[in-house]
Amino acid sequence: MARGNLMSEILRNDYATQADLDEALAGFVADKLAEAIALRGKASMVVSGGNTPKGFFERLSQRPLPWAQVSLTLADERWLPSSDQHSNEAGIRSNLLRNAAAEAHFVPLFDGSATAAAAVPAVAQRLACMARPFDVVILGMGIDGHTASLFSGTQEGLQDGGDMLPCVAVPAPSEPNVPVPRLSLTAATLTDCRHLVLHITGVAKRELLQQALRPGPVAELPVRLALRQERPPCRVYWAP
Ligand SMILES: O=C(O)[C@H](O)[C@@H](O)[C@H](O)[C@H](O)COP(=O)(O)O
Repeated sequence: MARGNLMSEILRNDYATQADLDEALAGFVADKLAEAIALRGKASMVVSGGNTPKGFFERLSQRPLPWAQVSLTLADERWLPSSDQHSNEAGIRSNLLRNAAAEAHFVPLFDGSATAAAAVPAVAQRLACMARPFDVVILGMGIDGHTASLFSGTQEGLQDGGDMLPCVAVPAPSEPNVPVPRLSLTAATLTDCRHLVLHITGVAKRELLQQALRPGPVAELPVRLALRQERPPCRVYWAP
């Protein structure tokens, strides 16, 4: 059962189990996509990689929506082919782009370029085909406070700037993150949306969330880029 209450500038939705969270988040996202299609004839969505969203993806993939009108991409990609077990695209293909959602239009970030940096202009062009603002953006958070592939200790991708490209190449982070170079949407791109969700699980991430809600630089805990959004406010979905 959700306990949705306003805390600070974020909207918190805490659940007793991950299954409850996955079901509720699938319902929320499906409603927002359906609303966008009803109003504008199409919907756009950005989803995250990692392990946390897998159950939610599975439930969302079964929602009966006009999926052919939905375009979706990733918040970030590890620079690996989709045949690699650590590829975020692989996770999307096996957990989300199936069942009813198999008809969705997926815009991949990885394109086989030798480096993520070399791919940035082409990825920027492909992303331009997606309706903006995105209807829904769902972010995760690493236990070091990163989100998408925007890690602490770097300003790149975190600064605003009218002429910036929508994505950046990111050097390989250190373990426990998968230590391969990345391509990430920038903070300005990720927050150009109608609905913004932070999806996290576990007690350690809840404690880190409390820390990130305190004043401090975004470059120290990049997840703050989401938590400090007022338009739209960030909806945090959490379960133990
Ligand atoms: O490619 C990635 O690593 C992500 O998109 C990243 O931002 C992820 O959301 C967090 O690292 C949480 O990952 P887990 O869900 O696996 O904890």
